[in-house]
Amino acid sequence: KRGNIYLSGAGPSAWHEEYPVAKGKRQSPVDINTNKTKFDPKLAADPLTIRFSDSCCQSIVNTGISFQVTSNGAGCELSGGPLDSTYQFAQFHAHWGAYLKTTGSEHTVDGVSYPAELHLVHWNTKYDDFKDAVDKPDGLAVIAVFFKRGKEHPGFGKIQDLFSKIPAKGAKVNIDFEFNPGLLMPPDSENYWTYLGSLTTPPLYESVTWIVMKEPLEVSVEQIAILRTLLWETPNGVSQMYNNFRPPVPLRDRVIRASFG
Ligand SMILES: NS(=O)(=O)c1c(F)cccc1F
Ligand SMILES: [Zn+2]
Repeated sequence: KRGNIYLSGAGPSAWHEEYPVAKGKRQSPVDINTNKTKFDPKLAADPLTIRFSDSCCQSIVNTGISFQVTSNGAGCELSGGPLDSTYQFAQFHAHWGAYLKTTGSEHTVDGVSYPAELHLVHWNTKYDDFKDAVDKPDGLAVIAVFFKRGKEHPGFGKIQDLFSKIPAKGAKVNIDFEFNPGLLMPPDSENYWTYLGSLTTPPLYESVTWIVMKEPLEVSVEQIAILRTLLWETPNGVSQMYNNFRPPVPLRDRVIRASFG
């Protein structure tokens, strides 16, 4: 029971007991109320530069709360838009819901959830490495991409084909084929929302500049279901992994900026 942060005790609503920052001023995820976002022409004037390479994904691991494709970041950098520095790609993972449920994403848009949400995690190269950056106010930049049900996404399918090789927490396999995470960007990645927030799992460090893509990525209903074939530990033993998302928390004194009008 202890091991699973979503299922032990009261789950996310109890995280503040061990991590008081859970009730902090710049927590994530949040609901994106599109009536209250503010277009910032500076974001449009200095477009986000997202660079990925074919050789940047080394391995995939079952972290016990998601899958994680890990990178050495070679040739994979993020800059521009809201960022004052160059950030290097470190890993991507996802969060998703349960069968026949509409929840699953962490961020919501006008109160609406998507079935899943992908996070591409980058760290600020002004720091020595990810570990040094992870708890600094400008330490991380995470690109969030919503998944919606639609046509199959063969690229993501190649990553999902590896899930059967990482059945338990800590299991890890090398990725011996080329996979460019740029495949996971929506067709239009110009339009995004950005705000200052946090990690969405403990330790919930308030270190993330969030860049939430407005356009979702289409994956098939079967691919959403395959996410749940990953396994994790629960109070009743090992079972399928799902509902590994933190629901939105109060925006407090923040404005979410939009790169589009
Ligand atoms: N989910 S998230 O993207 O905010 C995230 C990270 F980027 C890194 C570590 C923990 C974590 F929760
Ligand atoms: Zn995440």
